[in-house]
Amino acid sequence: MNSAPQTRPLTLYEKLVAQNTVRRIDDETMLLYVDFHIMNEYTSPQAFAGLQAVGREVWRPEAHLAVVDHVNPTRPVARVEDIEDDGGRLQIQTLSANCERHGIELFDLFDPRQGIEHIVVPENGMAWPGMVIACGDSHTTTYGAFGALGFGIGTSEIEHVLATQTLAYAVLKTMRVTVPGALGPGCTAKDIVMAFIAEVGAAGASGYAVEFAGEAITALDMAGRMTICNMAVEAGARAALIAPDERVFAYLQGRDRAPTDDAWNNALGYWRTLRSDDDAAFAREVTLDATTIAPLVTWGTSPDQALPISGSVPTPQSPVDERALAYMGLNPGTPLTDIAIDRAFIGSCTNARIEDLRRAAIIVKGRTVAPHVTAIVVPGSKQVRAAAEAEGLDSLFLEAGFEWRGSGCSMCLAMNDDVAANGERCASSTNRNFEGRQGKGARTHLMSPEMVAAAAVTGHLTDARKFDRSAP
Ligand SMILES: CC(C)[C@H](C(=O)O)[C@@H](O)C(=O)O
Ligand code: SF4
Repeated sequence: MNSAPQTRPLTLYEKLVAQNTVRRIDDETMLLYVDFHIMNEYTSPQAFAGLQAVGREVWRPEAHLAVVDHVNPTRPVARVEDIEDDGGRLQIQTLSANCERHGIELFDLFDPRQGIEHIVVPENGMAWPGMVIACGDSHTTTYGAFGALGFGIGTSEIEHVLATQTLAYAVLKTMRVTVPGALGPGCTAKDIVMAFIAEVGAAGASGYAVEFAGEAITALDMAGRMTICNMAVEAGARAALIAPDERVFAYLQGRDRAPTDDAWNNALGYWRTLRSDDDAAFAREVTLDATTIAPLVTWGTSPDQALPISGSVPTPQSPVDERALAYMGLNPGTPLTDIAIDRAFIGSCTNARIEDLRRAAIIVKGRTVAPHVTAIVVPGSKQVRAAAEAEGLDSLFLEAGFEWRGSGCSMCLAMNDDVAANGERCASSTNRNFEGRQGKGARTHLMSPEMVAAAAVTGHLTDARKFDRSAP
């Protein structure tokens, strides 16, 4: 028997790439096998049209899932035909026709499993450690919370995956972000990832696969880990990973599409090997002390323009800052807690899981939304919505004056009719605060769901840590 070849210690990312490489194209590019591919109604139509044009079939229909999430209304409609927006209605109808033609599973608008793709896939046990998961959506990094290599792809790549189940993949450099210590009370996974983005900048992790490690990361539940891997893309990371541990396995066990019986036991054996070797070298190392992380809010139009809530609107350091402040209608020196809001939005694939709603509900309980604020909760999926209703969270939010909506991306990117008006200011549990993201001229402040809840009930940006969480 030959002895195993001597290999250098590998990072988790390097292992995942190596295990899924079909063929090496050149030093930097691999032909990568895609275990699972997710599609939405917004980025898939052209890819299907491309296939159609050359008469190609989908090679492995069972390795794809399609979900309606980006453009659907969050107010009830009886039939797709009743959706008023012509573009959105057509995209939803086109997705369902394409899925039917190619035998691809679809969670359509009326399916009880419908919701934002990155919420639906984990909750149905479809993301497993070690998988390569691609989707025409940048927040596919979410699956790193399971030790899966998830990344966003473009339209021509979607077509390539549909036809061949593979992709030409440019290998990334590796970065490790270690977060030692414990988060303070009222600080969350959202604050860790926002602190990371503020530290390295909105392009600071471009070209990197980022592995999050350390005490504060392993202490997080799966929802928190998903928040971190999801939003890491806002630092430019094209992949985010957390080594899978017992918490991941416990989350998966018994879920609809998770392996069972012998397959489960075999999978566990493999999954336990998925971690960076002790001496593995990362191209860049970053350390963030969890004990120093406070609740953050953004003041500008890029996710890295963020400060602890105790801070003030900064003095601009560049024309970019000046433009951001002008767009946001803010003056340097204003305490962040003096900034009044018009809207509050709890939703998105970053922060609309049941755990997020529970945390926001603790702040909202027994309080009322400030009279000048329009506040909505958009649960990440129909299953999240049902779970929240079973716990009575819907009545709690409704009694406080929030609207309780159906699931989808909604005001995260305002492609449906949930749009903030020109000049309106929104406290938002989402991930992008770009100009116009929540509506033309709308001003977005990113923060955790409990910080949004605190802003909704006080009417201005507020430190949620100041709330007595036991009784209002
Ligand atoms: C529409 C889609 C391409 C986009 C993405 O890739 O992330 C969207 O989900 C977003 O959050 O901006
Ligand atoms: S919720 Fe927002 S970030 Fe997530 S997929 Fe939808 S639009 Fe993109």
